[in-house]
Amino acid sequence: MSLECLSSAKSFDGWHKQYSHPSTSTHCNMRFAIYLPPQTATGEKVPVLYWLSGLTCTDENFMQKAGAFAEAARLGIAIVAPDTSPRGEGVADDPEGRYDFGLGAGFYLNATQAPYNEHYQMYDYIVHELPKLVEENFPVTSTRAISGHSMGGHGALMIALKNPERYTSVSAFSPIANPINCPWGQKAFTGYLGADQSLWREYDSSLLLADCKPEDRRPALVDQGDADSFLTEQLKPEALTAAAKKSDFPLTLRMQSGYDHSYFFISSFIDDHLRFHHQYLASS
Ligand SMILES: N[C@@H](CCC(=O)N[C@@H](CS)C(=O)NCC(=O)O)C(=O)O
Repeated sequence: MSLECLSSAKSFDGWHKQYSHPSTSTHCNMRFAIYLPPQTATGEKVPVLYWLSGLTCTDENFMQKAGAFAEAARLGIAIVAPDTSPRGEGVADDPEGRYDFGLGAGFYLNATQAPYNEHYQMYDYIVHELPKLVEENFPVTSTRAISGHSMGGHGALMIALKNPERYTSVSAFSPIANPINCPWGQKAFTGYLGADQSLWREYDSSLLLADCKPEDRRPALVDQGDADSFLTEQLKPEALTAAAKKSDFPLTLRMQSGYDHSYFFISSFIDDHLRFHHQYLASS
């Protein structure tokens, strides 16, 4: 597998790097970023936190705005931030060029509907292809945690609930908690998965959480700002609370007073999330 290094910059004694590679899942070149903490300079292998971003983002938003490197460097955690969709010539976009579908809006699922099914295989990319690539090419272990924001919060929760054996812990900021019941999710799932709602249910975190078996439970932390303009119509964290109650899942959901949907919110609590994941990454 050919990895092309696009940039490299020292930060908090570690390194931020961007790479491009041809993907066998999405059939196009994919870009991702990795933060390698200073411990890796001596050959030590460190665990990895995968970060899934929200609508309109690339690998850059989190890396540039979250302010996560100081704590990741202190704790010895690598962070991998993939792109949010396939890109490039021939990759189908939203027919009206809107921000909430197509490019920058892959929803971390495997599309079944033409023309999106050719490239929009983000679930396979994130769950299988990217970790294999990262673990073969960087000084990291196969101990993983996963987190994300908004569309990426949906991705992180959904992927962890479907693959509990692959992640020690999961967290999310402002996740799209019940995509089958909100306009962003309904538009995406109709376009990528078609009208058959039985397939939609396989990608809905609240439904997955409600049915989670005791042995598949993983530590889960969610932060949600109560001044988030998407809260009522799109995010619906109350669906997660109800689902956790149904399956007796130990979910910590914190409503944070006055915070909105932006990276100002994420940067205020990202250290908490890194420390949360570190407890479990370090003991695996
Ligand atoms: N109003 C926004 C909606 C998209 C949005 O809020 N995206 C969030 C994730 S859902 C984000 O992280 N944006 C990029 C950033 O803040 O750096 C737009 O039209 O761009």
